[in-house]
Amino acid sequence: MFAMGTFNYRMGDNPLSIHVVNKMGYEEFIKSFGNVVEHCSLCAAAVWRERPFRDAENLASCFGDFIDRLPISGKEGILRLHPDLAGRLAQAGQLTSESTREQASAGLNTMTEEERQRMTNLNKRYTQKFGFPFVICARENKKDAILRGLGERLENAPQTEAITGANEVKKICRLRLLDLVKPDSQLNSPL
Ligand SMILES: NC(=O)N[C@H]1NC(=O)NC1=O
Repeated sequence: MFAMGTFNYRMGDNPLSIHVVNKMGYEEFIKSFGNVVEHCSLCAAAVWRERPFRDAENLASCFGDFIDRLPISGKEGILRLHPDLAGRLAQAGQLTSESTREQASAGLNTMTEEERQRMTNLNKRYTQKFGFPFVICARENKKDAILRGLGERLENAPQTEAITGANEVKKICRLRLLDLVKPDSQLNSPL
């Protein structure tokens, strides 16, 4: 269900028009959008049924609505598919290309040893408390805001945190989609 197969990442080099997206069969759709929610191709497999999409923002809303409709256990499951920020996978160079770029944009690849240690300790406490990793949209935050957010969100109740984390997944997903689909391409225009 959470297959981690090969996806056709296009990463903005050659963004798709919405017309091309709307003509995709589900296999191609999953290949193109299977990682807009990290390691969760199930989301793309479900959202395909909502086509035709009006534009990139409408496509992002469909993913967002799917995540919103999941019960707390499903939201927690999606969070568990995310790598720790500046964690073991990042240090081993084993993140997906999307996560690598996102974590670098927040400056997480240039932390001091002290910052890295703080992040590791807070991540550990967070995962021990909630049973899923801390997730935040790294492209919308810098490392200081992330460290602060981690400390603050550690105080939240588990249900609040599953919802907060899922909302961050929606932001990450939207930005990944906007890299893949031309933002000005619309169902009712020739672009
Ligand atoms: N844990 C976590 O927030 N991971 C991520 N956030 C993001 O923007 N990209 C990630 O890999």
